[in-house]
Order: sequence, then C-alpha cells, then structure tokens
Amino acid sequence: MAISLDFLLLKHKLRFMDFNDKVIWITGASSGIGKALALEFSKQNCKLILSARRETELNKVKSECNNTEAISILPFDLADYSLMKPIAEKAVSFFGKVDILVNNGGISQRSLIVDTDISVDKKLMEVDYLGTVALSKALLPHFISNKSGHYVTVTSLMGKFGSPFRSGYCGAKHALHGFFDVLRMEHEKDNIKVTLICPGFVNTDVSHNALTGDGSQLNQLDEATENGLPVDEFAKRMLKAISKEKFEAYIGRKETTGVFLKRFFPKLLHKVVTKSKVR
Ligand SMILES: NC(=O)c1ccc[n+]([C@@H]2O[C@H](COP(=O)([O-])OP(=O)(O)OC[C@H]3O[C@@H](n4cnc5c(N)ncnc54)[C@H](O)[C@@H]3O)[C@@H](O)[C@H]2O)c1
Repeated sequence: MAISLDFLLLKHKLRFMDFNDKVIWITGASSGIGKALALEFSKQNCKLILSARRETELNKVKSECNNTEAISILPFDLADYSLMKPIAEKAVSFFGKVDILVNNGGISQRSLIVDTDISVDKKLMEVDYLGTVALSKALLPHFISNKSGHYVTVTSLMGKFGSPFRSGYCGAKHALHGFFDVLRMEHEKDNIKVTLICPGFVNTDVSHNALTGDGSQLNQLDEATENGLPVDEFAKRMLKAISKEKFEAYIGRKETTGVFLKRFFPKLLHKVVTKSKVR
C-alpha cells in the first residue's frame, strides 16, 4: 500500500515538475482560456506574465490568482506586430527569463465568405497569425541563447479542418500549424519545443467576440460554444499536454473525431460538417 501511494505521489510530482520555477508568458490572459490557464498555472510553483490589450482586466485576473507576487502584467495589442521586439525584451526583464510562451490570444469569426469584407480576413491574419508569429520570432533569440524554450500555441480544430462561417479564421489557424511545424524542425537543435493545442468547443466568450462580415462583433454566445467543455476542465487538460511536451493535442468532445475523419475519410467529414446544424 505504502509503495503504491509513493508511486502515485511520484507520478503526480512528475506530471507537474516541469512548471517548477518556470516563467510562463500567456497571451489572451484577460478572459476565457487564457484566464483559466493563469488560474491553473498559479497553483503551480511558477512565475507568470499575463498579456492582453486591457490592463484593468489583466489586473482583475491577477487578483483572482494564487501567488500574486509572482505575476507580472504586460498589456499589448497582437495587431501591432511591428512592436514585438521591445515587448519581448520587457517580458524577459520581469523575471530574467521566459521558459514557456503560451500564444493563446486570438479572435474568431462568424460570417459566410460571400458576406465577408476582405478587411476582416486581413484582421484575422494580423491578430491570429502575424501577431503570434511576430511575438514568437521576437522571443526566439532568447530561447536560442538559453538553449531552451517551449512555444505553446493555441490554434483550433479549425486549424486542422474547415467549417462554414469561419473561412478567415480557419485560414489563420491552419497557417499557424505550417509555421510552428517548421519552427519545431529548425530549432530542435536548440532544445526548443513546440506544442500546438487544438480546442474543440470550449465555453468562453469566443463567439461573442467573433467578427462578422463587416468587422463588427457578433455579440452573442452560440449554442455549441455554450455547451462546450467547461473552461477550467479544458485548462487542466491543456496543462497536462504541455507538461508532456506533445506535438499536438486535440481537446474537446466528439468534435475532435473530425481530425481523424479529415485524415482518412475527407469526403465523409465534408458531408458531416456541411450538413451539421452546429455553428
Ligand atoms: N472557446 C473555444 O471554443 C475555442 C475553440 C478553438 C480555439 N479557440 C482559441 O482559443 C484562444 C482563446 O480564446 P477564448 O475561447 O478564450 O476566447 P476569448 O474571446 O475569451 O479570449 C480571447 C483572448 O484574446 C485576446 N485578444 C483578442 N484580440 C487581441 C489582440 N488584438 N491583442 C491582444 N489580445 C487579443 C482577448 O483580449 C482575450 O484575452 C483563441 O486563440 C481562440 O481562437 C477557442
């Protein structure tokens, strides 16, 4: 009995050992998945840097976390992707290093291609793709000189297969997979890791904040998102995937089978998604 208890404790310790004394920088930390990650990470013995655009919202999240003295706030807009170098330098200056960058900030979309102004496609690429890529590139010299670093990028199942009403979003999220697969290959020699997290439906304000065809916000919670995984459960599963240094993790309910269908039965997936009432 004593041996099995020791074994369980060791297993538990091993699972979370990775985050001990680590500095973890989370973008999109003001709400939803980013906020849930901040709360979950703050239970570990690590230091956090929380980013999003709104300083007051970030301070609210910080005040709900454990161990607030080990948390710094760094507000910025992912769309200002030419400013990422000084932002990365500032992040490193807080605790002297960054070990894990969680690229979570992003916006979604709810509009048919035919109704979507090209400025909306541009905005989705700027925030979801270029902002994330520019930030990751700005931090790369630090990871290389440390001979260590972990990029954790939240894409979506929509980064693995398409779904109506999300053309620009799918484009940006697919592009992230291309970029980070190459980064993983080019910098394995520098001990740099890449984990791509692909959420299914998670109960957050993501659809509320999604862009419509003219660039305005949808301002409503869609049913599938509302019935999605509870965000705290999602965050726990995401931490597990990060600690295991997975290449990719699909976190959701039955919608994750879409990845398998796309790979082996693409025409069946096409039929299922096209006929689906879930939006
Ligand atoms: N919730 C889901 O069902 C779901 C599914 C798949 C993927 N995702 C992805 O998860 C990530 C988090 O989304 P969420 O569900 O928590 O939604 P959310 O809208 O609650 O959170 C998005 C976060 O990104 C930040 N953000 C948006 N635009 C920004 C900008 N220009 N600059 C800086 N920060 C910006 C927001 O302030 C917020 O903190 C996103 O990348 C989203 O695409 C979510």
